[in-house]
Amino acid sequence: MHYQSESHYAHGRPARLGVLLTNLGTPDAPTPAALRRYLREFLWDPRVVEFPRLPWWLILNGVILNIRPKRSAHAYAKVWTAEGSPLLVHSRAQAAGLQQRLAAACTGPVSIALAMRYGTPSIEAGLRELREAGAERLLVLPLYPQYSGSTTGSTFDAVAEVLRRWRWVPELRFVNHYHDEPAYIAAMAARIRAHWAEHGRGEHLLFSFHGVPRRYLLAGDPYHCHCQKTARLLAEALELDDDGWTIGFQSRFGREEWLKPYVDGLLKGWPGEGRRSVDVFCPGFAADCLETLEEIAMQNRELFVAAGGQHYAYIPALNDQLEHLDALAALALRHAAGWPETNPDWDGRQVSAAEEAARQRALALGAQA
Ligand SMILES: C=CC1=C(C)c2cc3[nH]c(cc4nc(cc5[nH]c(cc1n2)c(C)c5CCC(=O)O)C(CCC(=O)O)=C4C)c(C)c3C=C
Ligand SMILES: [Fe+2]
Ligand SMILES: [Fe+2]
Repeated sequence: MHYQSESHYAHGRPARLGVLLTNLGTPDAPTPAALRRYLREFLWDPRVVEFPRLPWWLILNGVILNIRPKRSAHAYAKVWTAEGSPLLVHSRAQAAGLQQRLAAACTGPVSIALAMRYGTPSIEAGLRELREAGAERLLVLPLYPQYSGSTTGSTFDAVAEVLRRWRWVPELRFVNHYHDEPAYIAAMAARIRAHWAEHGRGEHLLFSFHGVPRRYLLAGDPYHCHCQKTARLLAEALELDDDGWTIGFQSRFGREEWLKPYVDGLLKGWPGEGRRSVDVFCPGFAADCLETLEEIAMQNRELFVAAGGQHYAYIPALNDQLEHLDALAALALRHAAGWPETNPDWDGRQVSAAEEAARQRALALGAQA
């Protein structure tokens, strides 16, 4: 490996930008053994389960890893595809779409790697891939629109844990959140309108976000606030009345109190109150995954229908929709703008005709943001 050789860092050549696109991660197979490996890594993360280590180790290894893998494997099997876990399949498509857009818009060389916080492809493998491509500048883009210590913060830990062992640490920029990014809000609004145009419209729209323990909110985690703002902006973009939409939190884990209102509780209660027609969208999930496809599109539908609900539609996540990829590309480009050689327009120096054409494409992407 010639990472530090001159060939990668000739004078006058623009530094290569490496973009590490990350998401949560997923098991390698819908089997109890794969689930056990995945859940052990996930649930041992002190950012995810903030609980004293010794008692938690006993509960995790003594109880949870003996019960949950089998149950979760069964749930994953319901949504698994020929290409693998939905989360991984969508994430790969997102990485490919982003690579294409950034290559077109950046004047300097750019590489993208996909990495998962838990499981594979690992954060370490992704960082290595970028290093071997010669990336001197690293932009980490976790696909969590709303910041939480349990997700975004934990991704930072994993990146830092790898970089602390590197001799030459790259220049680093870490996207903290994009919960109120206009292009992301617009992409979601377009997704929802397109669904309505094709499948008809329910009478009420539920925005379902993954929950976290309420304790994390009280300790200062901005996640709850970010979710509220995303939902409000999305409701505004869709021109919904205040009583036309509701925010809720799904995917509870463990016995303590989580962010409320709980989505399953809302859906069980609504038919009895006369609300029998709902559409559900999950603005916090950049890609469809177990939590949207199995929990929302299957389990919660059953709850709602069993309680007397009549119309229940799950509106798919943004996945690799063009507007989504354009929004992410524009976001990445704006962050990369702090590195002048990546986008020469920002330092005002003379650019060639080819660079100018690329700059115009970058600005067009940015203008959509
Ligand atoms: C979108 C943001 C997410 C937050 C915030 C989050 C917090 C969080 N999650 C758990 C426990 C589990 N989550 C699981 C699956 C899962 N979680 C997210 C996203 C967020 N989690 C996604 C995208 C997925 C799906 C992954 C996939 O493979 O499709 C699971 C595993 C599934 C299961 O066994 O039920 C657990 C467990 C906690 C405890 C937590 C905050 C403290
Ligand atoms: Fe989760
Ligand atoms: Fe779940």
